[in-house]
Amino acid sequence: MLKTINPTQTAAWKSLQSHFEQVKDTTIKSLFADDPKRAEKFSLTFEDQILLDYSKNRLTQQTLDTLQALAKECGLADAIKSMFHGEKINRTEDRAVLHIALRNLSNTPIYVDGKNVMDDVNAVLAKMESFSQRIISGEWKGYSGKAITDVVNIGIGGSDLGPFMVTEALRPYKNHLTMHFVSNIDGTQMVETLKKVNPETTLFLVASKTFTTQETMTNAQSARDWLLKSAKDDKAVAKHFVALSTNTKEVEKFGIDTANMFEFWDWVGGRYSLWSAIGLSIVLSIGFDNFKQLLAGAHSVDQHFAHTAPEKNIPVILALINLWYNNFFDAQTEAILPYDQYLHRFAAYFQQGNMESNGKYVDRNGHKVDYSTGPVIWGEPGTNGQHAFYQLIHQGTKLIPCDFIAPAISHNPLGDHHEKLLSNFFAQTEALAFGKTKQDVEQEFLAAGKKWEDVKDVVPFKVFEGNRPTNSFLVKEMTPYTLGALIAIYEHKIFTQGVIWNIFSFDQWGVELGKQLAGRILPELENDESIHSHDVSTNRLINQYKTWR
Ligand SMILES: O=P(O)(O)OC[C@H]1O[C@@H](O)[C@@H](O)[C@@H](O)[C@@H]1O
Repeated sequence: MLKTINPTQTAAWKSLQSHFEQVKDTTIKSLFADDPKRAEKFSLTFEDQILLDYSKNRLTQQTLDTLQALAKECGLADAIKSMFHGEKINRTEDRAVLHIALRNLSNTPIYVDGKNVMDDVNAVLAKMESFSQRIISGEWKGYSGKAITDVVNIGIGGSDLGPFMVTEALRPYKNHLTMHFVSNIDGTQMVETLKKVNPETTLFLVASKTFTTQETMTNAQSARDWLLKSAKDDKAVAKHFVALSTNTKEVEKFGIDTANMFEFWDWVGGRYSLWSAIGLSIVLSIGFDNFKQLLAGAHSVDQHFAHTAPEKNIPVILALINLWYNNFFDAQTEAILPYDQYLHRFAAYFQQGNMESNGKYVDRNGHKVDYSTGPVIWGEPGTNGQHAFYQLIHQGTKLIPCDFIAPAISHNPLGDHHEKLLSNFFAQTEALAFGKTKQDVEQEFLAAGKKWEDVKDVVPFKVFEGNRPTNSFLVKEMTPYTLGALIAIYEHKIFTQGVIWNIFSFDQWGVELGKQLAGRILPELENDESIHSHDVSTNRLINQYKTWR
C-alpha cells in the first residue's frame, strides 16, 4: 500500500531546502564548464532506441541523490510493487491500477481479488484482433453489403485523447481505413464528421468506460439516428455500432448487442486506457501487429520501471527533475515540445494524463496540502512553437522546464526538411541553456561593422541570460514500439510524482461538480422563463442566453 507521508516533513526535503539555497544561482553553463563529462553522466539510453539527455538542467549529482533519498523516504519502491501487484492503490474508488496488465506481454499472472486478470486481457485482445481483421479485410459488411471504409470513434477524455493521439502519431503505419474522432458535445463536430462519411460504409465505435458520459451518449444517439435515417432498419445498428466499455448493462440499454462489445475493467483508468479495448480505433487504423508493438514498447518500459535501480530509472529521474523545479524553483508549468508533426496531440494527451492525475490539493490523509502538486502541462510541435511562444521561454520572467522530443529518422525524408527540423531541435536546447551574453551581442555588432553609438541601446534586448532547463528525448525512429515506450515513460513519471506528493493520482473527482451543475441547469433551459436560482452572475448569463437564442 502507499505510504501517507507529507513529503515536506521528510529529512530529505529539509536537505533539499538547504541544498537549494546553495545551488539556486548556479548556472547550467558553469555546471558544464566544471564537468566535461556532464552529458555522459546525465543521460540514459533506453534499448538503443531512445536517448534521454537531462544534462541541461539546474542540478548537480547531489541534487539528484537527495531527490532520490526523498523518493525512498516516501516509499516509492513499495508503491511501484503495490501497483504491479494489483493492490487497490486507487483508494477513493477502491480500485487497482493495472494499465501495466493490458500490455503485460510476458503474461505473468496478475491478481485482483484472487482472479488472474490476464485471462480476460488476452481474451479481449484476441477479440480485437479477429474483429479488426474482418473490418480491415472487408469481410465485415455494412447494412447494404458494402465493406467499411470509415471508422468514427465517439468518446471523450480518456476515451478520445489517447486513441486520437496515437493514430495521428502512427499515421505512417496506417491502412486504407479513414479514421474520425468525435468528442465534443458541440453538435458542430458530429455534423462536420457526418458530412464526410457514408452510412453504408461507416463503423461507429462508442468508446466510454462508464457508458454514461453525456457527450458520448448524446453523440452516439445522434449517429444512430443518422444511420437509421438511411438504413431504415434497426438491425443495421449491429453492423455499424460497437461499444468499448466496462458497463455491459448500459451498453445493452443503448441497443448495442453485447457480442459487439469490447470489454475492459474498473482497474483501467480512463486516461490510461489506450492500451485496452479503448485502443480499438488504433488497431483498426494500423492493424493488430502494430498495436502489439505499441504494447510491447510500453511493456518494456514497465519492466525497466519496476526493475531498474532508481538512479538509472528513466521515469523516476524525469519525475524527480520536474519535482525539483515544481517545489523548489516554484515553476508552475511544463512544456512538451515534440519536433515531430505526427506527435501534434502528444502534449494535449498528457495534459489530461498529468493534470487529471496530479491536479489535487487533498493528500492521501484527506488533508489540504501545503506544497505545490501537479503542474500545468502544455505544448505544441516544433518548429511552430518557436514562432509563437518561445519568446517567453527564452526571455520571459517565468521558469518553464521543457521536454524536447525528436526522431532521428524521419518517415518523410523530403529534401533537407528533416535536417532543418533537427537543427532547430538541437539549437533550441543549446540556446535555452547557454544563452547569449552581452559580450557576444557586442562582438556580433562589431563584426557586422556597426557603429557602437548606433547599437548600444539595443544591446540589453538582444541578451539571452540562458539557464533555462530542458530534457531532450532523441528517439531513433517513431515506431509503434518506441511510441509505446515513450508514453509509458510519461505515465510512470506521473505515478512517481503522485507517490511523493502523497496524493491519489488515479481518481478525478474534480471533474464531477461541473457535470452536476450542468445537469441542474439543462432543464432550466427548456423554456423562456427568467431564472433566479443561481448566483446573480450565472442567472444573468442564462437569462441573456434565453433572450438571444
Ligand atoms: O470513458 P468515459 O466513462 O466516457 O469517461 C470519459 C472521461 O470523463 C471525464 O469526466 C473524466 O472522468 C475522464 O477521466 C474520462 O476519461
